[in-house]
Amino acid sequence: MATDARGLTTEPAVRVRNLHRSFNKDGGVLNGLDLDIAPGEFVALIGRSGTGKSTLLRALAGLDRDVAGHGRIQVPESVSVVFQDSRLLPWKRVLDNVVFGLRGAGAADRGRKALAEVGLAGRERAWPYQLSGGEQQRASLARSLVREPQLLLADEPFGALDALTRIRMHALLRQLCEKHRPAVLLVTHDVDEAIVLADRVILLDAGVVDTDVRVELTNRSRSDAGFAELRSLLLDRLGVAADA
Ligand SMILES: Nc1ncnc2c1ncn2[C@@H]1O[C@H](COP(=O)(O)OP(=O)(O)OP(=O)(O)O)[C@@H](O)[C@H]1O
Repeated sequence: MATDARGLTTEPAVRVRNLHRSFNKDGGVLNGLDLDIAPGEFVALIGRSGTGKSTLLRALAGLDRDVAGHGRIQVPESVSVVFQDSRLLPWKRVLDNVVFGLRGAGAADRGRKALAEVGLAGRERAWPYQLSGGEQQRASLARSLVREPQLLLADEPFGALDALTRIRMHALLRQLCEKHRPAVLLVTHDVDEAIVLADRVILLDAGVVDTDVRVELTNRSRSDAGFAELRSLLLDRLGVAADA
C-alpha cells in the first residue's frame, strides 16, 4: 500500500484492477488492465486509435453499464466528465448550464465564480450558440469544476479546437488543476499535449498499460532536451518516428 512522506497510508483516487471490456465475442478491448491514480495526480492517456482509451474513460465514468466485462473499479464519489464537444444544453443560458442540477442557495454565485475562473465573466446570460468553440469548452470546464470533483475525466477535450486556442486551454487547465487539485485522466492523441500537461503519461496498447512514465521536467517547453527525449520514447512506443 502506498504511503506519503510521513509514512501514512495514501489511498489512490482511482484504483482499477484486472479490468476487462469487450463489445463482441471476437476479442476484448480492455484485457486485464490495472491502474492507480493518486489524489491530485494528472495522468494523460495516449495510445493508437482503437486501443480502448475512451472505453476505459467511460468505464471509470460509469457510462458503460451495457458493455460486457468484469474487474474492479474504485473511483471517488465526485466525478466530472468533459468531452470533445461541450455538451451544453442549447436551451439554457451559460450560467444555467454551469449550475444545472446543483442544489443550494449559493449555486448561482458558485457558477458565476467558476465562469470568471475560466475567463467567461460577463457571459453568464449568453446562449451556448453565442460562444466560440473554445468558449464553449471553457463553459464545460466551469460546469465540471463548480462541482469540485475529486476526479476529472476528459476525453479529447481540446480535439476540435484550433492550435492557438488549444495552447490557451492547456494553460487554463493546468492553472485550474493546480488550484483545485482533482485527480485527472485526460485522453489525448497529442503526445506533446500529454507531456505539457501531465504528471504521468500512460500508453495503452491492446487493452493494457504498455508504458507508464512520470513527467519530471522542470521545463515543459517543446525545445527542451528532456521534452524531446520523452516525446521520442512515446512516439517510438506508438510506432511513429519522432521526426515523421
Ligand atoms: N459502442 C461500441 N460498440 C461496438 N464497438 C465499440 C463501441 N465502442 C467502442 N468500440 C470498439 O472498441 C474499440 C476501442 O474503442 P475506443 O473508442 O475505446 O478506442 P480509443 O482508443 O478511444 O480510439 P480513438 O483513439 O480512435 O478514439 C474499437 O475497436 C471500437 O471500434
